[in-house]
Amino acid sequence: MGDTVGDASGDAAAAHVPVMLDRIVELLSPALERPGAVFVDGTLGLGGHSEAMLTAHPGLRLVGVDRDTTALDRSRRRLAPFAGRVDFAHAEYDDIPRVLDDLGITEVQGVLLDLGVSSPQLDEAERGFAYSYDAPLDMRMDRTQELTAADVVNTYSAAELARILRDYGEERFAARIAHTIVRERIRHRIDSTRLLADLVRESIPAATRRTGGNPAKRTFQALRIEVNAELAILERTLPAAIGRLAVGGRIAVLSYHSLEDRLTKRALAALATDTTPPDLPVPLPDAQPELRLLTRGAEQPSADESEGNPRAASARLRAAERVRAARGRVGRRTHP
Ligand SMILES: C[S@@+](CC[C@H](N)C(=O)[O-])C[C@H]1O[C@@H](n2cnc3c(N)ncnc32)[C@H](O)[C@@H]1O
Repeated sequence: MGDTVGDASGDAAAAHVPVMLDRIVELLSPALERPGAVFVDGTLGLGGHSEAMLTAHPGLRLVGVDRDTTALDRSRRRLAPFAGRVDFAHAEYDDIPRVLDDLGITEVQGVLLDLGVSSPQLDEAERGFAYSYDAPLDMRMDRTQELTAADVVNTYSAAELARILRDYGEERFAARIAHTIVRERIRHRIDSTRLLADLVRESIPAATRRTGGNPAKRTFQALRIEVNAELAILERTLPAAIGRLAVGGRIAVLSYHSLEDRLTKRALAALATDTTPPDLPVPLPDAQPELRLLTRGAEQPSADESEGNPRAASARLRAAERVRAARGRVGRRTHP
């Protein structure tokens, strides 16, 4: 699990340090150096990875997507020197196909998904992601969305809360925490990060409290995933984004907890496998792998990087290249 989720210990003014930057540039560059290449950054954030790609590839066009309008405003300023080559979109990353359609782009040479929260989202107290600040319990990456963490905590049933804490936080004491929340909210609405963190602490056996970092870490991660529907959206996004990769195009995905990494691993593996039924004597052309995996297992940041940027420590990187047209499109033209 991401061991820095909800930890607001960083400098509030600090920029987001792009994770595994050199390796991602190296992995995507063979596809992005082609003339007329288009790169989709589905998690633009502060534009750190995108800035490096635009700098490395002077002909590259970027489509930068983020659900957070504050992040988009910041990356717009940062990427101003590349203005003629960049389009910005306020959208969820599962909307990448629609964003590309709107721009008249059929296929792209690169996609990056750097999942999770950005440093400003964590460090700015009022965003309500961090257990170490006292702030409104918000956690929306997209502040135009209605559902907040306070809504989840104050309206979901004990069973739903326990399921979320277990499934998304891998929290051992999910039922106890859910019970404490439901008991407490009868008396008053739970609407601050501090109050929630205190309730979690109170629900956990004293012996456990003394080990393993802040006991609220898993609860905060779970709520963040629920509020932002992170796993459901990611599951839809991977095939949709990969579907727009040109042959030779590459995708890289950076995950920060095991749930995201598992989804990514499965989605890439499913398309990197020959699905010819084992009882057939010859491989079916339409069942041949669409993708070639570029990473052996999940790659991790170096010890130096993790030491210099603790938020990188839990990162897992997977990448793949499209080696043939999408199944079902084999033998057909991919352009109209
Ligand atoms: C870890 S940050 C990306 C940082 C970026 N790579 C950089 O170098 O500055 C993740 C970003 O993805 C955005 N994000 C998370 N889930 C999203 C989704 N479903 N759709 C679009 N953007 C999303 C967040 O708002 C955040 O700005």
